[in-house]
Amino acid sequence: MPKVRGGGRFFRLQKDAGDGVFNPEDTTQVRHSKIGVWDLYEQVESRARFVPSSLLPSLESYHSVQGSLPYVWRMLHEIAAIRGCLWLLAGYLAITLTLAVIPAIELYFAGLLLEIVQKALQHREIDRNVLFKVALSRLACSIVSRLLSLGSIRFQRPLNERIRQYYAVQSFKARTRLDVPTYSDSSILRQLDANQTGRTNLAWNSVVNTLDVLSTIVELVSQFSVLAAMLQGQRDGLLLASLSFAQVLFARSTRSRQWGGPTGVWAATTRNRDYLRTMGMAKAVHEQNHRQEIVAGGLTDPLVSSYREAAERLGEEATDFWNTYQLFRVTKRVKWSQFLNDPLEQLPRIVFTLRAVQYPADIPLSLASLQLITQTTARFSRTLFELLNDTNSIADNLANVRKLYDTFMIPNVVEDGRVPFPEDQRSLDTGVSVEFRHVHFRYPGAARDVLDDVSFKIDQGQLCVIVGENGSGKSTILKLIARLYDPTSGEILINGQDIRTLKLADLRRATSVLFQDYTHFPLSIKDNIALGDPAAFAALSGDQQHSEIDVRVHAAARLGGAETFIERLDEGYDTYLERPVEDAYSALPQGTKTLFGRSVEYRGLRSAGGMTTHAINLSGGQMQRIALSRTFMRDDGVGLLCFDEPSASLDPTAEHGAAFFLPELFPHMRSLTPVHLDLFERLRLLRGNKTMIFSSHRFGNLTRHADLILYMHDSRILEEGTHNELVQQDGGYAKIWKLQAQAFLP
Ligand SMILES: Nc1ncnc2c1ncn2[C@@H]1O[C@H](COP(=O)(O)OP(=O)(O)OP(=O)(O)O)[C@@H](O)[C@H]1O
Repeated sequence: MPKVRGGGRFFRLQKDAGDGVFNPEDTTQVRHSKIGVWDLYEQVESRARFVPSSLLPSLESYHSVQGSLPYVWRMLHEIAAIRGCLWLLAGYLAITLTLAVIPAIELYFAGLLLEIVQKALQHREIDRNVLFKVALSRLACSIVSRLLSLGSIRFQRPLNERIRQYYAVQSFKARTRLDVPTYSDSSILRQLDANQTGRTNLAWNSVVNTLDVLSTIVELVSQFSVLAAMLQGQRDGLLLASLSFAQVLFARSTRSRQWGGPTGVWAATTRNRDYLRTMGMAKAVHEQNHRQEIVAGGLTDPLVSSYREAAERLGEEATDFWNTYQLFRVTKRVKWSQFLNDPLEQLPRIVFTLRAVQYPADIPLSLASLQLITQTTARFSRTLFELLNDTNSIADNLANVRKLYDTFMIPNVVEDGRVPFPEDQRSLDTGVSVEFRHVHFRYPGAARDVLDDVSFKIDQGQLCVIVGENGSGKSTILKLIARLYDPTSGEILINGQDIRTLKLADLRRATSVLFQDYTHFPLSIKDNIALGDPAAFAALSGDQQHSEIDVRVHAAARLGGAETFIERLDEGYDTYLERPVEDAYSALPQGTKTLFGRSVEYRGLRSAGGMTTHAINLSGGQMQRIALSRTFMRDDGVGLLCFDEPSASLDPTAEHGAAFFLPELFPHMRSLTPVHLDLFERLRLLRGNKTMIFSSHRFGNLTRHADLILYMHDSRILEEGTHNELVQQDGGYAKIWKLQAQAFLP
């Protein structure tokens, strides 16, 4: 039977272990409970020795609100700086606060009205003039309140929109600026995702929440003033007000907490094999990329039967953590104290009756006043407790602002340098030099080094080819040169300067890298190619035609060998490789063939709207040619070009096929007439005098032209030199070269 911590009792809070190090094995620091298929680990708190557990959430809430306030302040500042938002915010605030005072005014008039009634009953006469004024004022209150509520909506809508837009851009930026190691950290991803899901307008919600708190406080203060005025001069008034207050307090304390995840520092995991397996199967079925294997492998039936069996074994316990926690934390105990609520509510009346009996000649308080005092006190205390009760959600909401701002400030693992690179932009035309000195590297979280004491030097303008078996570390070298990661130890020098000191933006501008594990963006083919030159991409906009950039994109596609197949696509360069937005369709029940006598047919709608139902499927080689075209987008301002297996998935015709050289793309080659060139020749032409580094499995065309070949094996560079030198050495390189050459012999 699953266990869960019971609420309401006192539990002992341990002292810190002393050394301040959190040790998950130490049971004095961690409390473990099993909830369904989940294991919950809670860090034992050390704030106080004995704190009632029912008070802990509130304490934490206050603590959290306090910590979030600077962020909320910063948010309000930023919102006020958004165009037009300051006035909208001021108007919204004024309306909200005015609305908060109205209940107290209404209460005041209700008191006056009761007084009139009381006098009328006692003296059988009525001041019609006063009665009329009071009734009219009461009506005016209702009308003003209604009008203000309508006015409030007029302010809300544009405020909400502008704030949403502002923070959408901020959140996009926060994610985009992260580097590779930071973005591979699962805890960072969790942090980013937590801010995304279900919180479309977190900042706006927080503004509303903050103003709600403010207006509740104003409401309380104004109501309290009316109440205090009412109690003045009323004998026993204070006693009865206190009794009413005590009743609401009692009712609140006996109510069970509605929502609650565990509080404090906690983490939950599951090791239940069946649960993991069902979740894995559900994910595999859900994601499109597994469909081919599922269908071709005949996996449908086995998947369904395995899923069903596992789900039956798991029973109702198998839900996500939040559901499970909710399910098990519902306390089954009956709170007997709840039965006392109703009699307590009557207590003020009972006391009033007793006092009336005690002093029959001099009833301290009229019945009307009793009613007004108890009602007002109840209303006041409810507003007060709502505010207190809401602290959890307020704390959550404000903490979200903090989390949002935290994501804007996640530090990157790869720190930016300060030195501009290169000092003289023209020097890039002759390439850059790259030197590794005793570089060791291990991927974050990996168990072993993938580069082990790697040293080499590529001079300016050289063509270097790194060869070696799969997994020997070739791509890793290119990733370090692009500074996606920093070496674990050792140094990388670019033009003799430590790579860590160079401004990252400059370094990236001066380098062009085609990764083996390149990806395509869910954007148009034109955008995908234009991304090779970030400035060109930024100049493109959704609708406009940019003839100059278009010409460059087409030229790059031609050099990358992609032009022919792109032009054959229906939408050519505007084709989306993956459509990022799903089309929407009317949600008619499955199988609906007719609707009000008309046949239900989507084909006409789809062709009218130019919608397709199938994804564009390009071959791996075609995809790579688009990626290659991307690298042809840029020539000026680049001093180093890196290609990770550029021909790995290109068919021979692509690699050796014909393509026209375009003088408009490469001004430094304008003197040449258009010729037929194969891929490597195109790349070499693109290079001019720039430094070029290839990683490749293939020996031959490329290695023979290389100024430097680095032969890698098992994370180390074993041999280096030119093709002829390495063949003469007759080592590992020569052996593989001979093997590959044999394959082509008749
Ligand atoms: N992001 C990563 N995290 C952890 N390990 C990685 C990561 N990327 C690569 N590795 C590991 O680093 C080692 C070297 O990989 P690398 O990609 O540099 O090899 P390679 O020589 O380029 O191989 P290939 O010829 O197959 O492209 C491999 O063992 C690989 O599993």
